[in-house]
Amino acid sequence: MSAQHHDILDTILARKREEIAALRERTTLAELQRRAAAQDAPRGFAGALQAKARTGAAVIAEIKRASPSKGLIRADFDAAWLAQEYEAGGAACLSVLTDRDFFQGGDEYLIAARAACSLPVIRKDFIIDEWQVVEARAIGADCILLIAAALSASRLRELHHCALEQELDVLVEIHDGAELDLVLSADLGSDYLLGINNRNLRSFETSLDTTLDLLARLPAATEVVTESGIGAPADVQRMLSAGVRRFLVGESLMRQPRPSEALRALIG
Ligand SMILES: O=C(O)c1ccccc1NCC(=O)[C@H](O)[C@H](O)COP(=O)(O)O
Repeated sequence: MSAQHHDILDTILARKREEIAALRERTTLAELQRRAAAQDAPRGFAGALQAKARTGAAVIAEIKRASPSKGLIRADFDAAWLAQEYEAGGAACLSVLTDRDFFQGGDEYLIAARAACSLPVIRKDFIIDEWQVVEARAIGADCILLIAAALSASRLRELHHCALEQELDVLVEIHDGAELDLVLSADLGSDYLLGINNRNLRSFETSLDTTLDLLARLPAATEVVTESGIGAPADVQRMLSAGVRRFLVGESLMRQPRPSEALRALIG
């Protein structure tokens, strides 16, 4: 295990604190709230997933140019075109990385992707502050990611509350049982999706057993999304057999010349 891997989340969060300080310098919360209120109504992220999950695999297809674990994933990168490919391939929702420094993402990709299709979009970033939540709605996001490993239970509860105030859906992400305990202790009610990320943030290895091992511990009726490391139809089948019907898939689609065909082949 390298020190770089061990510290990736801490490194990203340190950078986020700088970005938040810069955001507070260049605008006001009132201005962000004004921009958020001027957006179209959210498209209903959890509802779109639920509708697809009734009949099979519901996929959140991710627009991710690069990542800390893999470096550059796709050189030929057009967020609007990718969004249309994913919609044509049967995606339920989109995920767009807006982090610049570690994923080569950006707000402009979320804006372009959402404008190019009719799918709901999650802002995939490292959210630790209310200003980022309001900013997510201000750029048109329909859902935000809250990563349990980056938050205390009380911060998670506050940010979840702020997201609901902005009419955003929330995907709360865990990697292990301790993070599940934190989420359950935050007492969020039932108004959130629970993402189980199969990527170990220290080794960067993915194992679908991470999702399968945690299933037995989840409260009844939890809407689970399995995230990371899904690349083959057999992976999807394995999850469906265990009752997991929601998927977040990035790299395996991003590497294909025609992501629409790759997505259709993945979900059958
Ligand atoms: O992808 C990474 O290398 C990564 C590193 C550190 C924190 C988060 C990271 N990824 C974010 C994700 O959760 C994935 O982009 C998402 O689940 C899709 O995974 P995949 O299908 O394996 O690209």
